[in-house]
Amino acid sequence: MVEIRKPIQVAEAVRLVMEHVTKLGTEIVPLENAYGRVLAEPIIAKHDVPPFDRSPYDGFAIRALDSEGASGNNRLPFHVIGEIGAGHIGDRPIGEKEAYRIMTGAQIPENADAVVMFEQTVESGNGFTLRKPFEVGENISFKGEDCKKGEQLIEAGTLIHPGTIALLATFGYAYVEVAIKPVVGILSTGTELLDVADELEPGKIRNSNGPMIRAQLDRMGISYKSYGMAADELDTCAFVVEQALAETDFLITTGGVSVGDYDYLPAIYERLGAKVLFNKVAMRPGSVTTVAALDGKLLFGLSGNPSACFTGFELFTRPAIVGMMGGTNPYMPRMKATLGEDFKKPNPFTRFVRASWGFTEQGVVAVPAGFNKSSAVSSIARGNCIIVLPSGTRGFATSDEVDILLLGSELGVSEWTL
Ligand SMILES: Nc1nc2c(c(=O)[nH]1)N[C@H]1C(S)=C(S)[C@@H](COP(=O)(O)OP(=O)(O)OC[C@H]3O[C@@H](n4cnc5c(N)ncnc54)[C@H](O)[C@@H]3O)O[C@H]1N2
Ligand code: MOO
Ligand SMILES: [Mg+2]
Repeated sequence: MVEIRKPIQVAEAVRLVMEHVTKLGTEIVPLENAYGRVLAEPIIAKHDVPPFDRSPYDGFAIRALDSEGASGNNRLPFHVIGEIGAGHIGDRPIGEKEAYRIMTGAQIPENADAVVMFEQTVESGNGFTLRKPFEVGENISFKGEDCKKGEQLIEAGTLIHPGTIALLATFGYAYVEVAIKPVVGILSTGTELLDVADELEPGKIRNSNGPMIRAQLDRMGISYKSYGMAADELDTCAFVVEQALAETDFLITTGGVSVGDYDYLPAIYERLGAKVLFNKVAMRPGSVTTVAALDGKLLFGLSGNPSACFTGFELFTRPAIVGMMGGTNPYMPRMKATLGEDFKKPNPFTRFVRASWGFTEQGVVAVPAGFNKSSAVSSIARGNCIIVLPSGTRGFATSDEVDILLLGSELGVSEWTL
């Protein structure tokens, strides 16, 4: 008798997965290898930024008080005592009616408290004149105006992106403490599967899930070990799953998780003694998505159907991997959008529709990306987001407001809110 599975809600499935995530610890890496990693330490300002008062313009550093009373009819003269390029400092304090030529980024000389842009002066010989008064502090970038020494600027658990790299470099973090990245095992199961380079044969199809998941991991900067394809035979699959589990931190299989005669993943989990967290989620596609845990490792049994496999990865696998690294923003960012065309199918389960979003006169509009069955491969190639249609609804019409989840964003959000 076929097992009747009890579906759980998507939010509950996300919660269960995240509850079973095990962190792998931290390591120190050189800054040049830190892009895409998750910070394991907060970034603390080791000094003020800027570290000294500096000029934001190319011009002249003056004492504001010497410009008092300047006007078009009363141009005030200044004597230039030297030049300060960025990286240099003035030799002496400026005195009354004196000025330094100063370049953008150069330290403000002693006694100067304002900067005049070249364009605001008329130069002649060793000096220039001004036609307006300047205030104390005008055109000065103050020490510490960007970051104050000791301030915590970025929290541990944040993904390091190019801007984060700039901040780390600013404070001299030549080495950074980051989370250890998991090595993920990938196995595609299915007797029908051919390799990408193979010619089609009767009854067979090419393996698209394996390459797709490799690319989903590449997009996250995560390394993997590919175990290729295994035919739907219990012993063969069990052997590879066991080997992969021993060699990796996390296993993704595709196919073989439903109730078919040759769907062997449930039997393999049982044989291994893995705890099945769930084997049915109230969603389409991907209702058969199964996740099990064994000795602190997660086994993701993604559906064989390409759209279901893709969606299962984005909804559950990706957050789990980010969570293993202590990442605090593991979920896809969400937006409101207007539905760009009718979607008439009723939704007994929450439906995740691959779609493309864009900005139009109506604001953000999301249009389903075409053939949207669980078995579809064409729409996953076209979409840039997933429309979320709640369960219990009878289809949606053009102009309805919907939630969309953004694909491909390296920066996620901290909460699953659907
Ligand atoms: N009696 C029932 N049958 C099915 C149910 C059910 O609840 N009761 N669920 C259906 C749903 S929903 C889905 S989704 C599929 C899931 O099946 P599996 O995850 O067990 O996957 P397979 O049976 O191995 O394959 C399904 C489908 O996907 C193709 N496939 C598999 N691997 C790949 C790959 N690497 N690249 C491309 N395509 C692949 C495979 O050929 C099948 O067409 O079960 C339903 N059945
Ligand atoms: O598990 Mo399936 O809901 O059609 O993708
Ligand atoms: Mg099956």
